[in-house]
Amino acid sequence: MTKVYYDADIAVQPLSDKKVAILGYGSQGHAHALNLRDSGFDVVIGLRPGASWQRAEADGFTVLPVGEAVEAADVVMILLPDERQVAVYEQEVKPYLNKDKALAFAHGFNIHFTQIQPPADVDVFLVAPKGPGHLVRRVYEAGGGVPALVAVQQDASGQALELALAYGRGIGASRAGILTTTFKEETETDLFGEQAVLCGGLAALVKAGFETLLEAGYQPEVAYFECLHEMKLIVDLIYEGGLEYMRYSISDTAQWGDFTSGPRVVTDETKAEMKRILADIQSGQFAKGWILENQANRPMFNAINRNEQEHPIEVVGRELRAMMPFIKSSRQAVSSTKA
Ligand SMILES: NC(=O)C1=CN([C@@H]2O[C@H](COP(=O)(O)OP(=O)(O)OC[C@H]3O[C@@H](n4cnc5c(N)ncnc54)[C@H](OP(=O)(O)O)[C@@H]3O)[C@@H](O)[C@H]2O)C=CC1
Ligand SMILES: CC[C@](O)(C(C)=O)C(=O)O
Ligand SMILES: [Mg+2]
Ligand SMILES: [Mg+2]
Repeated sequence: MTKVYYDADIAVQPLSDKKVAILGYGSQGHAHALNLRDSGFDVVIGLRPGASWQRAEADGFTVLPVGEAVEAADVVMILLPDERQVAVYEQEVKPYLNKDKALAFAHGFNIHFTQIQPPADVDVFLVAPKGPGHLVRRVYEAGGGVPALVAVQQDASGQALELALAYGRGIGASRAGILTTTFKEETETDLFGEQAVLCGGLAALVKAGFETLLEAGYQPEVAYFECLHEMKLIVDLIYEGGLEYMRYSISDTAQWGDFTSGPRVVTDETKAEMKRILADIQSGQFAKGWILENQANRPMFNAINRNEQEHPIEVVGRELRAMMPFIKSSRQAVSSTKA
């Protein structure tokens, strides 16, 4: 089995006398900043004026324009949206980098696809939590951690891995476990996971099930509870004890349907498509499309997003969730870039 690093395996010292600039205060940014501070590290936030700036100040941080934060820090963690990182890096990060600084990422996209090419004398590493930022914070506050991958692209100091591990410990990741990887592996697997399984695959599955029930004349509220609401309750069991524990908890009737109908939904054809999606990621085809889409001001992204928000599952979902105030949403903490 590959080495998994836990708290006891990691020294905090490589980071303890350093200042960390967190660029961005969105999903990952607020979680890294708050967790690092609560773990005893020195954090400054780099931003442009706006909603995140106000939020970070309200949380008690010193907030500076990006260039000033980079200048003041030893470790610069870039937690801006992937598609905005290149412009900010060129204008506000690169001019202030020197050999005593380290540059860090939570996802390898811009390094792996060579959009950002840092000078050779800075450390470059990633600490990529395997979970959404709001959970990185919530789980840390509850005493746990979201696991993470770390990788080193450039080890100018000879200490880059130790620094990355100390950072991972600071955000709580080594409470759950940290694995080492490469920028290539993190980037390709993260993109594949979110597209084929966690986000793209899941959303398409939920909508297809909901639409099938609606088109057969069933009530939208019943279809919503069955295909979306209950998803979390089932996934919680899988998270806690794997497929085995989920199957232990559900009825034998459901388990028989799981065994016999699941492979009719996700077929050999689906797996062949997954392989094509992975090939597009590996070849850079997906990255090129996403970069060009942003250069064109996101015409397809915005059109699809508008249509998705009007889907009947979203309309009925909003009404039903309004009747369940115990479902806490951390949406107010989401970046204005996603509002
Ligand atoms: N979302 C997640 O859970 C995960 C994300 N990642 C990676 O983490 C990184 C950050 O993603 P995420 O947390 O989703 O990002 P968000 O969109 O949630 O947050 C982006 C932040 O960047 C700020 N920002 C945007 N543009 C600029 C700019 N030009 N100058 C200064 N600040 C700016 C925003 O502030 P403002 O309010 O001013 O817009 C906001 O605070 C990405 O590399 C992503 O791949 C990795 C693992 C999981
Ligand atoms: C699953 C989506 C993700 O990769 C994540 C939360 O880990 C992302 O880029 O947001
Ligand atoms: Mg991810
Ligand atoms: Mg991702």
